[in-house]
Amino acid sequence: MLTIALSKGRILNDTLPLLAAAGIVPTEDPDKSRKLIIPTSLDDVRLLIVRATDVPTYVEQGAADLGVAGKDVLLEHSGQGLYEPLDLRIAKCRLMTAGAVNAPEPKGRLKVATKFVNIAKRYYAEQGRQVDIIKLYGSMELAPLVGLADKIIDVVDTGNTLRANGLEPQELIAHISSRLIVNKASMKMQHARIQALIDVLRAAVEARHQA
Ligand SMILES: Nc1ncnc2c1ncn2[C@@H]1O[C@H](COP(=O)(O)OP(=O)(O)OP(=O)(O)O)[C@@H](O)[C@H]1O
Ligand SMILES: O=P(O)(O)OC[C@H]1O[C@H](OP(=O)(O)OP(=O)(O)O)[C@H](O)[C@@H]1O
Repeated sequence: MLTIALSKGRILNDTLPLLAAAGIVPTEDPDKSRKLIIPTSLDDVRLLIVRATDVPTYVEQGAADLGVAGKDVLLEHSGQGLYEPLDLRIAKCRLMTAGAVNAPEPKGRLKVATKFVNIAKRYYAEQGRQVDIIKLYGSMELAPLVGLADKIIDVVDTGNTLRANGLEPQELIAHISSRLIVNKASMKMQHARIQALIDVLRAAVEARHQA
């Protein structure tokens, strides 16, 4: 059995057409179903529906053989037990710092609100800057508006969410897209099966970008 961990929303929506190219089609619509284990058209492939931030954990621990996770989530997870063989080139965005439009640089220590605490620590450590990092779980854009933080670190696509809240994107930390990830032991034990799947997915990604 091959188990693939996916999160609902944009990753699921963008991954399903790629899986279809490999003949893998869920037997029920994961967006409508309340089930968290979804069988597929292939008897030996099933999908696990998990939170986006939990995908690397399921795959690293071997609860899933494969998964699809944003590079932001992978940078934050910073585990050792994963292969990352394929950039699926979906869910593209940028990981950025952002702050209020025209806000002066704060005089004391910078306060940065984010759900990406590890990324934030590394980013500012590389710059030799001492900052206070405030962990949030969502609605990061609110933090600079109410004085909780000077800046945020979040993913940005169109910039609409920042603009709607009087914020502007500032420094680029990383270009982000979603990656296929594979459990290291699964890659050894089921090498031919998983490599064949990677090859079909790679061809589907290429075909999508040439269309
Ligand atoms: N606006 C966006 N445009 C394009 N890609 C995005 C955007 N926002 C997030 N992403 C990418 O898609 C991935 C999944 O995002 P999604 O919004 O489905 O989950 P989430 O809400 O970030 O995670 P969780 O549900 O665990 O809090 C992110 O990890 C990121 O790589
Ligand atoms: O630059 P933009 O195009 O506005 O995209 C950026 C927004 O997209 C994501 O939120 P999402 O829409 O996924 O909602 P979420 O908070 O449920 O993740 C992210 O958390 C930003 O808030």
